[in-house]
Amino acid sequence: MTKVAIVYHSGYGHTTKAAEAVQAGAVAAGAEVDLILIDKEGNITDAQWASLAAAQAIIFGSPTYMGTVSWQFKKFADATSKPWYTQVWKDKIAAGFTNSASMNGDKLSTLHYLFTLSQQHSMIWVGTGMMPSNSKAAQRNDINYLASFSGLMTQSPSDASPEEGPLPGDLETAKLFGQRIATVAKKLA
Ligand SMILES: Cc1cc2nc3c(=O)[nH]c(=O)nc-3n(C[C@H](O)[C@H](O)[C@H](O)COP(=O)(O)O)c2cc1C
Repeated sequence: MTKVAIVYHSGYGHTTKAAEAVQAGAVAAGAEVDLILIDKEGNITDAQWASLAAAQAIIFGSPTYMGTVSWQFKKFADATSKPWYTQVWKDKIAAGFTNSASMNGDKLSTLHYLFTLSQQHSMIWVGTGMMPSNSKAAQRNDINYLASFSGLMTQSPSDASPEEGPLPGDLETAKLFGQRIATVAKKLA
C-alpha cells in the first residue's frame, strides 16, 4: 500500500482541519496515511522521523505566519538537515499546503518555501492539478476558488474557530488535493 506522510504545524487548529481533509482524500485514494503534527516546540518523535523515511510521499503543511511558515515548521525543516545529508528523501513525491486568514495573505511565499525545502531533498514536487474557479459565476465554496496551482491554499477568516474555517469549499479542495498526491505516489511507486 502507498504510504503518505503529512507533516505539518498548526498553532490554533485551523491548519489541522486542512491537514485532516488532505488525509481523508489520500485515504480515499487507497493510501495509508500518517498525520504528523509538529509540536508546540517544533519537534516530532523518532518514530515520526522513521515514518517520514518510510513514506513514498511527504506532504508539508504550515499556517502562513508573517508571510511564511511558522517558526515551529522552520525548526522542523532545519532538523531535516539530518536526512538531507544522506538524501534519504530523494525521489519521494513532495507537495505542500498552507492556511491563512486573508484571501491572499502571501500564502504563495509559504508554498515557495515548502517547494524549496523539497528541492533541497531532491524530491519530486506535485502541485494541485486543479483548474481555478474564476468565472463571473464563481462562488466562494467552489473547488480551488483560491486558484492555486503550486500547492493547496485554504483560508480561515481571522475570527473563525477551527470548526468554522477553513471554509467548506477549501476543505473539499483539500480532499481532492490529498487524493491527487496519493494517486501520483501510487503511479510512481
Ligand atoms: C503570528 C501570526 C502571523 C500571521 N501572519 C499572517 C499572514 O502573513 N497572512 C495571513 O493571511 N494570515 C496571517 N495570520 C493568520 C493565520 O494565518 C490564520 O489565523 C490561520 O488560520 C492560523 O492557522 P492555525 O490555526 O493552524 O495556526 C497570522 C497569524 C499569526 C498568529
